[in-house]
Amino acid sequence: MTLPLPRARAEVAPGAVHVPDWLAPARQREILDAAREWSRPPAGMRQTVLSGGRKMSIRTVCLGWYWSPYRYTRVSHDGTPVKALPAWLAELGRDAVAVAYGAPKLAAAYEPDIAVVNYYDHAARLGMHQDKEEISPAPVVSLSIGDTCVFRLGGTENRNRPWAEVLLESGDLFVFGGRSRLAFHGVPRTLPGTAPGHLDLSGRVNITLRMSGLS
Ligand SMILES: O=C(O)CCC(=O)C(=O)O
Ligand SMILES: [Fe+2]
Repeated sequence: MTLPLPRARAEVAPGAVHVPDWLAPARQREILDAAREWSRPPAGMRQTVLSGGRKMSIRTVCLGWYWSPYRYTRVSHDGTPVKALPAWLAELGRDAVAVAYGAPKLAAAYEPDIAVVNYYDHAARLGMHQDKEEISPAPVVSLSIGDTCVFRLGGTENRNRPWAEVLLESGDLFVFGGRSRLAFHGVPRTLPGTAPGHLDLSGRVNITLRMSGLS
């Protein structure tokens, strides 16, 4: 019998930290249940249409502020107000920053007011991009639930090589801030069927928490 090798915490690039298995299975289920609620209309999940007319393959629901290419608004795609970001999720974001950076002051000041919840079916992918519609330089906190994915983290100049690739599994935390805050990143593929059975989920859910700096 071969046992899986323990996956270690790693700073993939300056300011970009991967913390494997951060969310306990019960916590993953709670977050997934919440995501299923958020995805319902009004202001529910949609496939974003990019400026060129192409539809993104991921499905997205936003909390706090609604993202559409390439700005944030308070109104969702169906004209209804974007759902509120619950206090427990912001608290989880503070815990995440504390764990990733070991910087209590930075963590205490972290008040995410945006959650972008993405759903990846087996064919979905996300091209290389920067998260740059936020004015605040505060880190982005990423939580993964369900199928494992290949997460690609490149440089800040362009979407090309060199890049690092990390497997994000269910329960993993990834935080990118500091010198990696504006790094290009994307998800070239997921690994279908790898979600833990207890989740009863086909596909992958990712939640990014962000501080907008908007008012
Ligand atoms: O799904 C992921 O791991 C990344 C999501 C992402 O980059 C985004 O929502 O902007
Ligand atoms: Fe992103």
